[in-house]
Amino acid sequence: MAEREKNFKFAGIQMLVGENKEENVRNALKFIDEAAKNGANLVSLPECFNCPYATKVFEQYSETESGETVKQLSDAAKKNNIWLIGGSIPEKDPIDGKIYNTCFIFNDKGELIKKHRKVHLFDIDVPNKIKFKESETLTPGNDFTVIDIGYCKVGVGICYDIRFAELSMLYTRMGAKMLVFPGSFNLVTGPAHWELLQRGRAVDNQSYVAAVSPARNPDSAYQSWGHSTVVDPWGRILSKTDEHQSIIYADIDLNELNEVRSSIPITVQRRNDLYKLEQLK
Ligand SMILES: NC(=O)CC(=O)C(=O)O
Repeated sequence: MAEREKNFKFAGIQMLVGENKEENVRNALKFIDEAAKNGANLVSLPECFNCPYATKVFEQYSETESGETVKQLSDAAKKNNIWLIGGSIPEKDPIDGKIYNTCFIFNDKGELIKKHRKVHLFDIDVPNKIKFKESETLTPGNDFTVIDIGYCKVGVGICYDIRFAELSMLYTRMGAKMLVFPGSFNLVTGPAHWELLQRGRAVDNQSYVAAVSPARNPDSAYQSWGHSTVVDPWGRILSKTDEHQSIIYADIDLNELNEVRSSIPITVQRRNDLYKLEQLK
């Protein structure tokens, strides 16, 4: 009989983000402490948790990897003995001077083990509804991000990255059993696609999927959809909230995932003689 896997608890922090960076970081730290007290082993913050989601302010709010926000997150992970997916912040690269939408990831000792720079920039124009062009001020990253948290491997993408099925498939191919997307959909794309994409990625990959949004801030120019969610490998919603500030929790049951993967064995039924997903780097 296969050995039973150890399960763990995930927490997604749907926090309010305003214009004051220090206040945003303080708010994040308070919620991280609360999630850890409630038994979370893996905690994720939302996309752009320390600054408004607006291309024209990214440079002004940006920090390097040795900045104060990264330091505070590292201390919080260490103090609370948790793995921390640090949502995202505008990161300035001290060498090329460019700004990236970056998620810093820490282990339970507070060590920065990886950073994910958003690979697919959110450049869209839905006529008369919403226009957004991250590439006005941001540069895309070029790396895949799969980390091993001890319980299982976790793939990390940022928001728009969830729309590209190939990325999640590659992460699954790299061994991920959970996909985490700090994200900030809006009032146009949120109701239409937020949940659908998460359930789609979960069923495609027979994987847990979590998407963690900022809470909706009525004073903000960009209105976040909120509705942070965790979906299981069968496509069921395990946890979901509304647009307000809160923490969502989910027990990640890897034995259940293994059962889904062995009962509908799509992984070994692929027709690689007819089509192939190719990793180019
Ligand atoms: N904000 C994003 O990156 C993506 C988004 O809002 C969408 O895909 O819709």
